[in-house]
Amino acid sequence: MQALHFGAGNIGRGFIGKLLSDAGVHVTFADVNQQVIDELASRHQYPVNVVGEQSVCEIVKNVDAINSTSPKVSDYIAKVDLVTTAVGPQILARIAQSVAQGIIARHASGNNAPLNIIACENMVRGTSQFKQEIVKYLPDDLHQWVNEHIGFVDSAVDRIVPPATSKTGDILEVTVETFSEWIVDKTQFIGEIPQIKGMEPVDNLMAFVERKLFTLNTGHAITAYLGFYNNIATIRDAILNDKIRKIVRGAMEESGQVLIKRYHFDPVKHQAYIEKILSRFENPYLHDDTARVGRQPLRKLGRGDRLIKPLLGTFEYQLGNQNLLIGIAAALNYRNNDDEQAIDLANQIANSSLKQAFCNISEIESDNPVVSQIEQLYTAMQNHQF
Ligand SMILES: NC(=O)C1=CN([C@@H]2O[C@H](COP(=O)(O)OP(=O)(O)OC[C@H]3O[C@@H](n4cnc5c(N)ncnc54)[C@H](O)[C@@H]3O)[C@@H](O)[C@H]2O)C=CC1
Ligand SMILES: O=P(O)(O)OC[C@H]1O[C@](O)(CO)[C@@H](O)[C@@H]1O
Repeated sequence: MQALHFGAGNIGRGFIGKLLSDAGVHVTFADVNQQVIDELASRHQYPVNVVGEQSVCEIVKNVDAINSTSPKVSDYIAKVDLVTTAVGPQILARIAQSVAQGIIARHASGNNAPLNIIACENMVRGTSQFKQEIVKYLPDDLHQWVNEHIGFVDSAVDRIVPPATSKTGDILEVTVETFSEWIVDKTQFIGEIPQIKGMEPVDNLMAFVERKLFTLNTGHAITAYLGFYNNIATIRDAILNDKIRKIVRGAMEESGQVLIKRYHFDPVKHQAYIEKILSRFENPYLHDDTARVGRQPLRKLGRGDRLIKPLLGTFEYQLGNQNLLIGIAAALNYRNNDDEQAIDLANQIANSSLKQAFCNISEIESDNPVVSQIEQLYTAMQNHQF
């Protein structure tokens, strides 16, 4: 079995590429980082440090790499069985055209074998969104063939893989936590579902996607923003701060109450899931910057993302949300001149008002009572009175 994987970054090398390769799939990475491509293409292997109580270094072998802007991408898509991505949500639209060209080439070559495409990004039904972008570049008369031969499979990916500096200077080396969860929607595959250890096909994907995004990512983002606000550089140090930990746990519990109502999760098991996440944030073997986890605050303050979507759920079920509001205020306070979206956020607030900027970004109506609560929390933080 052969796969083309877009994005030879942390998740690409440390999670998806590794799982595929461990399962005997030949993986070719497509990336734009020429240095990484050249190293992968000449060595055909790279080390992954799996760190926890018992750390091991595993070598991922028999891989290859190409530049994702090269015409070779079409040749690969014409022949592989699987296309996966871990490039970041904002990049999917940029690679859609070359994936579409590959699909056109596959059809033209008479390859009617099933192809499944799985976007592995922190997004709700990211592959379905990717499909909308790809379809824009396909001629109408190919749509039916695509629906019959190409599976667009949504997924949820959970493994913390921060960028790590190698002691030996190896740019391919990646360090990952022991935990990993890759959930895919079994109803969307075309042909047989590939047997990949660590990839779990389910028929209720949304429950898993929301459980992950609105627990781990909600808690992670709030840890990052409160950590950054308190001049704490790493997620571990931030979550070891009692005040931050209480708010983060509280926010995950508030979001959890929504998930329990919506998906009928067992409350005891869900609490254990939250506690496990807190212990993952504390992992002493991972160095994870609050700035990495807080990156792109405008995306994270979007209506469907990890901060606002759980808040909307608390309105729906009339549940408490005080800790989520603190987390949102901390996100609005995120000031980092190395992050374009943080600069944009600060400019939006400066050029209008906190209230107007927040309502524009989150799409929450300005007369919603939480808006003034968020404004008060934001002001208290701005005045260092929080
Ligand atoms: N790092 C983590 O712990 C986790 C990340 N994710 C998600 O996985 C995705 C990737 O995240 P990371 O691996 O952390 O990011 P990363 O920045 O380490 O990797 C992204 C890779 O995509 C490449 N890329 C950029 N533009 C490209 C293009 N046009 N064509 C091909 N490759 C391109 C970059 O050069 C880079 O190698 C994101 O959606 C993230 O939200 C999900 C779970 C965990
Ligand atoms: O990758 P994003 O969406 O910017 O957010 C960072 C988040 O992704 C992860 O890297 C993996 O889920 C988390 O560590 C963190 O919550």
